[in-house]
Amino acid sequence: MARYELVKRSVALITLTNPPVNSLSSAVRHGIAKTMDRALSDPKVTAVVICGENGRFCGGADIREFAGPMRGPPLLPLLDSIEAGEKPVVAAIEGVALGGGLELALVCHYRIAHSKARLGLPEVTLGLLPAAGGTQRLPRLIGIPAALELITTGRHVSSQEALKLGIVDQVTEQNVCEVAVEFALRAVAKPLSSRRLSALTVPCPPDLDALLEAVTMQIQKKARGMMAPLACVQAVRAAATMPYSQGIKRESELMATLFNSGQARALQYCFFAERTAGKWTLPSGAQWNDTKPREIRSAAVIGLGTMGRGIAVSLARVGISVIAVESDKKLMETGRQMVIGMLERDAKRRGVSASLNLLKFTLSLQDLKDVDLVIEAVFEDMALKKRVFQELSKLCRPTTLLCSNTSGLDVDALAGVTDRPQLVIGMHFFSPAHVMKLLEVVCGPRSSSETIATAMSLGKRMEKVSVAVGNCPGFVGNRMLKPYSDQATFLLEEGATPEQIDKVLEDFGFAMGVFRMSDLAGLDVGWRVRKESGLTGPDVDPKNPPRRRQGRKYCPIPDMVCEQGRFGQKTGRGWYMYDKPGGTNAKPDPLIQNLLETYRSRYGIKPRNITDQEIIDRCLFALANEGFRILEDGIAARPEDIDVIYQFGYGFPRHRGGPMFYASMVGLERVLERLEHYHQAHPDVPHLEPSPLLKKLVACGSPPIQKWREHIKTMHSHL
Ligand SMILES: CCCCCCCCCCCCC/C=C/C(=O)SCCNC(=O)CCNC(=O)[C@H](O)C(C)(C)COP(=O)(O)OP(=O)(O)OC[C@H]1O[C@@H](n2cnc3c(N)ncnc32)[C@H](O)[C@@H]1OP(=O)(O)O
Repeated sequence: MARYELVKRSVALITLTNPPVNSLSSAVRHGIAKTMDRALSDPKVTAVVICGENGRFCGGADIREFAGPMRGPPLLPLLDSIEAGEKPVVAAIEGVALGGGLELALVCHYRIAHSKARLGLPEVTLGLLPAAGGTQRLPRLIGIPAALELITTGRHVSSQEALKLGIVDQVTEQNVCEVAVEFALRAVAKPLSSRRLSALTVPCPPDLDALLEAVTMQIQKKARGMMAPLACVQAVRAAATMPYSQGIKRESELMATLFNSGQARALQYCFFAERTAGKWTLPSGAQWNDTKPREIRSAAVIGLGTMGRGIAVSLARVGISVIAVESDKKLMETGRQMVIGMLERDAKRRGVSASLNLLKFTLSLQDLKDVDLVIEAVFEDMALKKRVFQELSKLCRPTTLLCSNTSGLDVDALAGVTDRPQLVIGMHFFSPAHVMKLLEVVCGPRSSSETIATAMSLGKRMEKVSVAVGNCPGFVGNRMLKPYSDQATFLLEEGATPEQIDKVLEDFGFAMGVFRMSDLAGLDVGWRVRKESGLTGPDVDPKNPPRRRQGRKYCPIPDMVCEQGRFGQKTGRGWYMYDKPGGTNAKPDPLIQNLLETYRSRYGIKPRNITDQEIIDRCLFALANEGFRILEDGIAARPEDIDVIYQFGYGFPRHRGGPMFYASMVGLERVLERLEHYHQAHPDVPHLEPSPLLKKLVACGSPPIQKWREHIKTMHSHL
């Protein structure tokens, strides 16, 4: 796992060979130990160069090994011994030097990076800290403020920035190994003591306490509830205030606390879940790695509302030419200005030029006849969407892919009105579409594998995390949202307030509680859907009991809020009040309090004290319960896909893994027991009835989440 060669007769070239990222697995650590011994003991060798195979220096520790007992030579003493050696060691950094990979480079006496390399200590994103000396060596090399920023955020830096910061000694555009070998030969006679970072004193800023305090406060605000960034601050404090040997001890102690924490397990699960999510498989056997996507050079977006604008920006900024269509001149002009403004701001932020020449705006669908792909983003109305798809089917060339940005309507019904159902697919973006990372690729029963591959690959090109899901009302994300938000409104009836529920969910780690999120999204959207599905509005039989619909419990409070014209942030009033329409500063509104009190007294509901735990259990277990049903129904292929959707689309805290991982961490028995308890108390709420899959998993001894699939595989898949 580490190759040894003698080059230029006196330089030992050690190449890490563990594709794809040369992670520091036990075998690689073993290989490094063996080859370093050989280099240091061979009198012919005067210097050593360490590099990585296939253009990648090293992606860090092997994250998969963290799940089991640690075997092989421990990293920390291995790295210390490289630094202590009497022959100069040069790191030749190509591709990436991340985590343990950068820590390996930091114990080398010199570092040469290729101009395209990226360096960083991303352990914090895995719930850990750089515990192979990184928290102690980096501050000694680049100072406390810069090291603190890199270690607490996990940000990757370019080799140019690394050179400016002093992390690397030289950046080259040439073959980095050859440059490093020449460099090593020149370093042979030079003293090494000043190159051993552990022996340096830390350049300590005079206002250390104030700096650490400010960073801590920033973390508490941005990374609410996360342990690892705070532990990183403590480790860097140790570097500033203790000798190296004690600092290292502190680093190890902090790592030990993090290493076995639920947060680290959740974040490492997320790392792999995100990568697994792109790997779709159909019951036919077609899958991600054997289906070639079509190349998309041109696309059209129909509708320049909030979603359409974001989609147009997402396409144009990755070099796809876009024709944007509106039905009315005024709307088209507004859309044009917004899209151009968004693209310009985005380009400025990225330091590139805005690709405005790729945009064309039109009022005529006729202009779309030659595009490779169309994304429809008109109003969420099935009849309207069907008309658009019928028209597209007539106008576009027969090979054009037709995609809908519907957030929950039947993609197969849209396919059915076209002449090419195999080329129809859902591409469900999240608002704002140029910012949000999630894309649900909704596969209809007739979508071809090439169509799926193309939509997934287009998502990747637009830098989205794309997840293939099956076709059912609401797909995965919005289908699960219903039981979650229903529980929240039932809790309002029983005595809770919107601000109490939101606070509990935000303390849990959600970016926004359910009511603040609804205010942001617009309450009228759900109201219209409820009216269309006969749950509220003039069509409901007046003899219908007010708190029951379609044979189950129904809470009319959200309708009552909408009837008052309170549609959320955009109207300045919703579950909260805002300074003005479009305002974002949510304040509790006494009118909502009144509405709740009047409602409860009208229906004789005696408000009770509701604990934080009940709020968490009812909202989150109802959410996960629907997730189990989605798995049973074959709408999502695996629990990881659901968790990725919830993290990237709904602000589920990453350090909790996602609703399905959270359920597995709480314990499936407990989830089942609580759902049974709440379902008994509310038998008219079917979402609280434990799903058969949950019961089956508990009956099988609650296997780990990675094994759930084995218990679902016989069921029918919609993918
Ligand atoms: C009482 C208890 C005491 C406990 C004490 C414990 C002591 C332990 C001490 C150990 C100290 C170690 C300190 C060091 C820690 C670390 O180094 S943690 C790892 C830090 N590194 C990272 O976070 C980098 C992660 N990887 C990436 O960001 C990207 O993969 C990449 C390198 C930038 C490449 O990106 P890309 O080209 O897009 O490819 P991907 O699809 O992401 O990855 C390709 C496949 O490689 C797998 N992979 C990537 N990195 C790793 C890794 N570090 N370990 C294992 N596997 C990795 C990835 O999953 C992909 O796999 P497949 O999907 O199967 O193809």
